[in-house]
Amino acid sequence: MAPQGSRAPLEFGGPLGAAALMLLLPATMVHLLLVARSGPARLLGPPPYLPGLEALWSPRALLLWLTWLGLQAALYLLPARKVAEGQELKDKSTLRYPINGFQALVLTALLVSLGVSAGLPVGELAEMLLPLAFVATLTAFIFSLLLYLKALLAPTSALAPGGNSGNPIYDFFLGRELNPRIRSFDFKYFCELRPGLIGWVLINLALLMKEAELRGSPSLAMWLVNGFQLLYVGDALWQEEAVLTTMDITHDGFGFMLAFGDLAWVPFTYSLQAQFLLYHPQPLGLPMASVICLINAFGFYIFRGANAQKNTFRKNPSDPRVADLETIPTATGRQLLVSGWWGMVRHPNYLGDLIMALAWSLPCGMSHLLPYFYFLYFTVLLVHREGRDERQCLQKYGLAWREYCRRVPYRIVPYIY
Ligand SMILES: NC(=O)C1=CN([C@@H]2O[C@H](COP(=O)(O)OP(=O)(O)OC[C@H]3O[C@@H](n4cnc5c(N)ncnc54)[C@H](OP(=O)(O)O)[C@@H]3O)[C@@H](O)[C@H]2O)C=CC1
Ligand SMILES: CC(C)CCC[C@@H](C)[C@H]1CC=C2C3=C(CC[C@@]21C)[C@@]1(C)CC[C@H](O)C(C)(C)[C@@H]1CC3
Repeated sequence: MAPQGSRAPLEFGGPLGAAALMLLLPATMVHLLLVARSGPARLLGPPPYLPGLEALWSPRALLLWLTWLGLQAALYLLPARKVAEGQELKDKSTLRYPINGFQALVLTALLVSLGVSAGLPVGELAEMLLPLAFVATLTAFIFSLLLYLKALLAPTSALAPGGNSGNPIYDFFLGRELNPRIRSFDFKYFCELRPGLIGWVLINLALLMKEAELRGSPSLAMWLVNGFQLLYVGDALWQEEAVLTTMDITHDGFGFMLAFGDLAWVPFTYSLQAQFLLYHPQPLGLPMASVICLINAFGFYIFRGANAQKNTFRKNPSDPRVADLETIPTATGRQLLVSGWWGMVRHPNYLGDLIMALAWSLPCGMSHLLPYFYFLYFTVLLVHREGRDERQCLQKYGLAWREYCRRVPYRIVPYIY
């Protein structure tokens, strides 16, 4: 049984680390937004200027942001093609989740297309990124505060394994309640996949349209970045049910880390390559573009194959697609895959994700480090996440996990790490 509440070991450097991250993450996001549009685009230099409140605050941006959240919430509430059951909770109950994320993406695309044909200046979004990121951060702070207060009324069985240390800063950052809901509206599940992810591809599209406006047509590099990231987001929403087995949904509470990550960090920093390309056009020939497409396809193949194999196996170990794979039994009654993708390294899905991250930066050329920020940040995030998952699995599976580590010694990259 995993240690709970104040007995759970503190992560992210404890309260001090949590406080530092709450300041550093929004500051980094603003830095990236400013640097992407500056001439030298130096990731490691100082920001070109320090924005005043007038550059950050815009009632128009607030209205736009709230409309966006409202639209995505309305799409979430539409009838779903399927309702899925989440993992079993501490009190042995399960929650139900609507599977209509892809439908939300398609309906948003239809609405945006209608808007564009009616003359809606979507490209203008490109100039509003700073105030939009600011209001998204503000909403994440307010939202996390409300979630923290809501958790005070929640029963102990509804609390997350971490995030209940008793230190308010740490708990505010990590999140106290595992699945905060009002009726059937699940806030964490909604935020993880809808406003931020769909917002990310909409921002990319706005940057592409702005480029077309400025230079006559979008560049090949911009097409590639848009195409790759649309594939990633479309896939996440198509495979929406798979998110129910991720650490974020099954283990982490919903606090500032995920609220800010989902609502602000994902749309405004994950679109960094497209932002960079708008202000720093890069020549890209067809042969190089083809190589980059192959790298992305290779990464996607590993990412999708590994995630699909684990999800199929977790849903039904006798499914003919996974029934022949070798497994290790554990004391919990669950098994661990030890052949197929999960016999190659202990986190093949991270490997595929990292290869794709590299493919998203390559269209931006080699002249700047800035477009490689995502790849660098993502490597740190996944190495840290892998460590967290490893500790959780050791607690869950004990000796069986040790045996798995002996049989599959590499964590993410075969023969390297
Ligand atoms: N773009 C982004 O910013 C981010 C993307 N991601 C992506 O999200 C996806 C999900 O990541 P995440 O939730 O971290 O981790 P995983 O999907 O890898 O899930 C880890 C869990 O899988 C189960 N597991 C581990 N090894 C085995 C095995 N050998 N056989 C069967 N089950 C096993 C364990 O849970 P159990 O046994 O309880 O089922 C473990 O806790 C990944 O593809 C990752 O790349 C993640 C973070 C950020
Ligand atoms: C702000 C901090 C630096 C940390 C925030 C981390 C979050 C941005 C990420 C934590 C796990 C995520 C996942 C995805 C997006 C980023 C966050 C929220 C994911 C939805 C991306 C699409 C994938 O296909 C996925 C597997 C569904 C991802 C699940 C985890």
